[in-house]
Amino acid sequence: MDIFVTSTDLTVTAPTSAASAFIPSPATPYQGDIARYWDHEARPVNLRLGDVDGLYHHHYGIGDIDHEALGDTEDSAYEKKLIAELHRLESAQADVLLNHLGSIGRDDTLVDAGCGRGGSMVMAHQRFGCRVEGVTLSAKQADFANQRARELGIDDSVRARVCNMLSTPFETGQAAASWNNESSMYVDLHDLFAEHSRVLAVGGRYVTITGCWNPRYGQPSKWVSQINAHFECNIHSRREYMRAMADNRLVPQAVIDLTPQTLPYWELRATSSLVTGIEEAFINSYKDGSFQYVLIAADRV
Ligand SMILES: C[S@@+](CC[C@H](N)C(=O)[O-])C[C@H]1O[C@@H](n2cnc3c(N)ncnc32)[C@H](O)[C@@H]1O
Ligand SMILES: CC(C)=CCC/C(C)=C/COP(=O)(O)OP(=O)(O)O
Ligand SMILES: [Mg+2]
Repeated sequence: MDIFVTSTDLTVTAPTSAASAFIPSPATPYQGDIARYWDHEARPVNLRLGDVDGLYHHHYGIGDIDHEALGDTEDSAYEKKLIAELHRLESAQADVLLNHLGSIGRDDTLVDAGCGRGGSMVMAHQRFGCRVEGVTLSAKQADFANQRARELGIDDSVRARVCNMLSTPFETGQAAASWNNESSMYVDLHDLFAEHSRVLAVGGRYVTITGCWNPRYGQPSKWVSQINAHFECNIHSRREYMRAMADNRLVPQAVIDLTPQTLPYWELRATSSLVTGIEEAFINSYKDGSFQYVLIAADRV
């Protein structure tokens, strides 16, 4: 049964999951593909890492490898330690993103655009004690994130919804800060930043950690094209980020090239039993300079 609603530009179908009362139909066929992609995703590299402490991420890691913690490669416990180390680096990435949100109080609301299984949302709530609202196209992910929030007893403050990040139900100026953690390569950046700009309070903070192609290289390299094909995404250039932010009242306060900090994660991951086959493309594109891992923090002015 289809029900047409006027509150968003989406057609709404009868509920098929607990993630929300209604599951909005995707705004475009592409978004339908992405919803299906994440509904069916169950790569061990993500589940096994999340099982370490219950924070489930769909982003990559940064920081130096703790070789002491890893120990001897011949040790029977080595693979378990390697998984814990990769997970530590992924959580360190989310910590760096949260470090750039500015001063957040318990009464504030944060918006996680493209929240995945909710790992960053949980970390944000644990750090700031505030409300965190996430949106994802995937009902499976939203259910997973909400289930984790219930298990942690924080479901009154942390909530994931099935919703298009380009057309959210949040009130204008409602959010003290908002972010995209490796989720901006699925959308048009002008549309994305227009929506963040609407939802953010004036003086609020927007942060993204993303992979972008480097205009200094010229055009997207074959490695970047391989990453796009692997994830069905559309990696933007660094220039596009700057231009789309400037056009939407988002003024960069910090632009940090995290590429050197993410390479150790990839080189370690490439040695693990959990490889997915995309490791070479990340390593080669980071090394040949065609691709960069960046954090951009911007003020909503
Ligand atoms: C690589 S995952 C990142 C998940 C999460 N940010 C994290 O760090 O674990 C990409 C996420 O973007 C979401 N996404 C992609 N396009 C979207 C859209 N138009 N609206 C809402 N979510 C979207 C996907 O559903 C998925 O949850
Ligand atoms: C930096 C770029 C270009 C990211 C693309 C978006 C993406 C798929 C991120 C990681 O998700 P994941 O954690 O599900 O991927 P994997 O299974 O490879 O760990
Ligand atoms: Mg992963």
